[in-house]
Amino acid sequence: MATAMNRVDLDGRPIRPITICMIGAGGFIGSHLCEKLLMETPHTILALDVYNDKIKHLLKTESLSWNDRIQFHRLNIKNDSRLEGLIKMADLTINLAAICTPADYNTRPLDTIYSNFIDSLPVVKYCTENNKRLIHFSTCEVYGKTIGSFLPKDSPLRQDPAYYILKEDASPCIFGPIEKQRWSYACAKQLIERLIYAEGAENGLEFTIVRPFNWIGPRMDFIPGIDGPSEGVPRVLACFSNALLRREPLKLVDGGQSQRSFIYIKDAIEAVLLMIENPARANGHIFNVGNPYNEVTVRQLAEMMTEVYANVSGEPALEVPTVDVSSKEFYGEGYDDSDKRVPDMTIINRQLGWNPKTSLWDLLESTLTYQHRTYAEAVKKAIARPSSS
Ligand SMILES: NC(=O)c1ccc[n+]([C@@H]2O[C@H](COP(=O)([O-])OP(=O)(O)OC[C@H]3O[C@@H](n4cnc5c(N)ncnc54)[C@H](O)[C@@H]3O)[C@@H](O)[C@H]2O)c1
Ligand SMILES: O=c1ccn([C@@H]2O[C@H](COP(=O)(O)OP(=O)(O)O[C@H]3OC[C@@H](O)[C@H](O)[C@H]3O)[C@@H](O)[C@H]2O)c(=O)[nH]1
Repeated sequence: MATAMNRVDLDGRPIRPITICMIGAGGFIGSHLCEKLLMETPHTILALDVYNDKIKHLLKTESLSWNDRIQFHRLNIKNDSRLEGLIKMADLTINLAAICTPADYNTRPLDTIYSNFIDSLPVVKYCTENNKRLIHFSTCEVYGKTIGSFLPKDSPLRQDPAYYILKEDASPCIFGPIEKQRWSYACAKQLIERLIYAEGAENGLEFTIVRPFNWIGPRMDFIPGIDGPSEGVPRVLACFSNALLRREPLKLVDGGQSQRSFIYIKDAIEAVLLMIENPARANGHIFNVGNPYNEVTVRQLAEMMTEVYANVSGEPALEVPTVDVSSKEFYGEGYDDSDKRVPDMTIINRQLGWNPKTSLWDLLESTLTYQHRTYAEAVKKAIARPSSS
């Protein structure tokens, strides 16, 4: 069990317990960060969210030794006057709140822009005005498309890292035209990054910006019709898990040619903890947090998940495990895609000495074991129920 004793930062200084105002604590990343902070550190969490299902196991259990170190506040940051008081009570604010599923970007662009830009404005303002440190969650999507994607398909330069590696302090942000509303999210995140950076430059805000590169693991999103809407479209891990659980082919959008680097949530949370506990090394920086060694096409991801799921469930894989679907059919009008996302790790290595550890196979094994254990029975029952229509 963690105590305040014996814990030192990267420069050997004792770490003093702090209070953290975590906005969006009830989500996928928030739930893992709360677990880590409660189990391995002496810090206190003011957990803010509209939902708390994913952190229920951490709340209100008298027998848990961290009982007095987490308080849940059910609130919507759009319209709640308690927000400034809670930020003032804390030493550090971590803002995770966002609409962040691609199916929403082109179908609910206004909600997406409000959520990712407008709703964050008071958070940034209260941190600046009250001299509070801010760790803000942005996204790898701010890079948009790679420079290489504009080269001819057969150009050898496409293999040159200079044309695709994404660097915080050098790479441009390349989005599609306005009618491709997919980019509403990336654009809103980019503008809030610029605002935070400007608050740092002009008003002395102490900030760190995190750009997650496809963090995946247990509790990510929802399984449609089980713990989320039947017609909902979560991110790819949950979409593919849902298909595997239902024994349906995995849908490959536009042939599954896009590439992503996936990182295990537990590796990524280690990086966030280093940022929290090493402010002198993290302040003023933007950090890529991803695993460049776990790069695959979406098609390869589907194939690997199919194989791993067959191992962990004991059920044979489908004979035809995938099916192609157009992005228009799957996401609707205005969808577009990032072609390739490989994070440069120079800055996070230099500042925090952090590296990801878990291979894609291993992280899929533990995640799909969780998905099978958590959902297989419920999905079987849902399939067996006669439909009401
Ligand atoms: N998971 C990833 O790989 C990934 C990648 C890039 C960026 N991010 C960013 O990290 C952050 C967290 O992502 P996540 O994957 O945990 O998503 P998530 O949807 O699981 O968590 C977001 C949480 O914020 C809450 N929230 C949203 N609007 C709110 C509001 N107005 N008031 C109070 N709470 C609100 C939601 O209820 C949810 O619990 C987001 O900012 C996202 O853009 C995540
Ligand atoms: O069933 C599916 C779901 C998704 N996909 C594809 O899989 C890829 C990954 O899709 P995801 O839903 O995980 O989301 P993306 O990687 O495109 O964006 C994510 O990036 C980082 C964060 O900011 C957000 O969590 C989200 O925007 C995309 O190319 C998508 O088209 C499928 O082929 N089939």
